[in-house]
Amino acid sequence: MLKLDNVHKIFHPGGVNEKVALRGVTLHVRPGDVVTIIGSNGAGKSTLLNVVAGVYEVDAGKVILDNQDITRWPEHIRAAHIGRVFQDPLRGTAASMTIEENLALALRRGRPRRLRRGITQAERQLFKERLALLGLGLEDRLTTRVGLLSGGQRQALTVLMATIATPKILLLDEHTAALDPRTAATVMELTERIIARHRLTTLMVTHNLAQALHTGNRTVMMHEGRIILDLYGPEREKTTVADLLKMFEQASGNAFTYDRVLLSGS
Ligand SMILES: Nc1ncnc2c1ncn2[C@@H]1O[C@H](COP(=O)(O)OP(=O)(O)OP(=O)(O)O)[C@@H](O)[C@H]1O
Repeated sequence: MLKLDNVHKIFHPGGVNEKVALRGVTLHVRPGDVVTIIGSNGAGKSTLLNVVAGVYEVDAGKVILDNQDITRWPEHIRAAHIGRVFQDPLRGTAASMTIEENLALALRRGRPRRLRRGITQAERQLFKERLALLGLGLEDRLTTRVGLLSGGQRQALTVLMATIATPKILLLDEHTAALDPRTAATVMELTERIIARHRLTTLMVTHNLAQALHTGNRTVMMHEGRIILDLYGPEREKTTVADLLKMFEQASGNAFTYDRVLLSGS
């Protein structure tokens, strides 16, 4: 489904601020894989998602999506195939537009006509059905401006928007980290439901090691631009948070440092 082959990304090459963010990352993701990505600060997790989304061009290596070499495709062309949710609930939605307008834009992402032809009854029906699945009552508020929603409601809507056109790959970049714990749990639960319902191939960056082990079917650990651990199957099932920390130390030679890391719930 998604193949990263020996991907390198260097910021400000040759300058005093040169930063090697990815040092030969190879990752083959199978259809339906839900991969959680963990790693200490500056490990390259967000850069990896940005390279998949086309925000940054790679300096070497290849990005293959669904057997197509998309390495040189610009971000706006990839957008039709990729859903993405960021940490900031304000980032994925347009506050001054209504819920249905936001959803319509998301549904038509990467298509030329955007909102010009108005929202059809069939689309409205689809939005209501999908919103009802969130269980937040938003299906009765299609014409509410998104700016009036709470952070959690807004992030739930963003997840729906990122998935409504059934992307080939879903990228979640710490998308519950800015929410209070209860809201984060709700958004995470409905994210998992949407992923399962549409069998979405997903890459999810998280700083929560317990969540990384309990979500999806595979966990990748990064350190200084490299993948240093790739866990799946029975080996992953028996891994605890304490094991992860130990594995990190063994593989990297460093203690795991992350300013917001959550160690509970192992
Ligand atoms: N646009 C950029 N320009 C210059 N350097 C960058 C840029 N984006 C990332 N970097 C650098 O690349 C390295 C990897 O950053 P990245 O954001 O991918 O790490 P991360 O694992 O997501 O970290 P964190 O968990 O702290 O968000 C870091 O050293 C970072 O400072």
